[in-house]
Amino acid sequence: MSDINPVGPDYARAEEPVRDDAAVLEIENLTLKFGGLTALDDVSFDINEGEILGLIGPNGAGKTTCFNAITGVYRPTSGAIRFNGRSLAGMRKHQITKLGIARTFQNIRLFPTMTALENVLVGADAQHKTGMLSALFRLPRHRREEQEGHDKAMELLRFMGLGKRADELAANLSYGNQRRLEIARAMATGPKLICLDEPAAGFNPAEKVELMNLIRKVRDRGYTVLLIEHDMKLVMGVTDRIVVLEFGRKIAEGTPAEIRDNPAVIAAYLGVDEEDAS
Ligand SMILES: Nc1ncnc2c1ncn2[C@@H]1O[C@H](COP(=O)(O)OP(=O)(O)OP(=O)(O)O)[C@@H](O)[C@H]1O
Repeated sequence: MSDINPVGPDYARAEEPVRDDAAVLEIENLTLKFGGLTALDDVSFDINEGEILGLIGPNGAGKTTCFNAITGVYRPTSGAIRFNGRSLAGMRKHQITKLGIARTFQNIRLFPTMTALENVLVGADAQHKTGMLSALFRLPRHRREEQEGHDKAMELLRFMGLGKRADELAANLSYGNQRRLEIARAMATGPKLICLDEPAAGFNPAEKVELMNLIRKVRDRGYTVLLIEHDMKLVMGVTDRIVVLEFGRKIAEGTPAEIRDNPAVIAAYLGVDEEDAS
C-alpha cells in the first residue's frame, strides 16, 4: 500500500522526540488521499487513556481509512499520528501492533481451520520475547513463555465467554462467537489501545446489549477503546466521547448528548441541509 500513499514531505518524522504529557493517541491534521479522492481531510482528535471513543459517520465518511492509517495499513499523505507521544510515521503494521495498538476488522478475519485457542495464541505471538533459536531448541525460557501464553489465551477466552469453545474450529463457531473471538485475539497482542471496527455488525438487539456490556468490561480491564459502529443506540450507550466524520472531514466532536443534538450531525445522517436540520 505504501506505493499508493508514499509518506508525504510534511508527515511527522519517526525520530521526533517522545512526549510524556500526551493522550494515548493523537491524530493531528491527518490527510489521506487515494489518487484524486481525499478519504481523510485534515482530521484531528485525541483519545485519552481509559476512554471509549466512538468514530461515526455515514458510509464512505473515512472511518475505516482512519483505522487503517492508525494501524499502518495506509500511510497518511500528510499529518501526524502519535501513540503515547511517539510518532507512528513510517512504522509497519507489526511494529505498531508491538507498540500496543490492536484492531478487529469489519469483515471477520480469523483463521477458520484453527481452533479458537490457536487463533488467540497467534495474537499472543506478537508479544513473545524469545528468539528463533530458543524456540527451535525448546529452551526452558521458551517453554515457560509457551505455558504463560496458553494460560493467558485461556483466560481471555473465558473473559469473552468462550472458555468452553477453546478447542472448536473457528469456522464452526456461531457468528457472534467469531466476533467475540476476534476481540479476544486482538486483546492477546497486549495492546493499550484496541480499535473495534463495527463489532456489532450482524448482531440482533439482545446481542448488541451484551456487546455493549462487554466493551465496558474491556475498558474496565485497562484498555482504551476506539469504536467504529453504525448502531447509534450502541454508540450513544457505550462511548464517553464521539468524533463524527463526513466526506473525510471531522464535522463534530463531543459527548453522546452533545452529538445527538448537533445540527451538522443530524444533517449528515438525514442527508439534509444543516439549516433545515437545526
Ligand atoms: N483502498 C482504497 N482505494 C481507493 N479508495 C478507497 C480505498 N479505501 C477507501 N476508499 C475510499 O475512501 C472513502 C472512505 O472510505 P472508508 O471505507 O474509510 O469509509 P467508512 O466511513 O469506513 O465507510 P463504511 O461505513 O461504509 O465502512 C470512500 O470514498 C472509499 O471509497
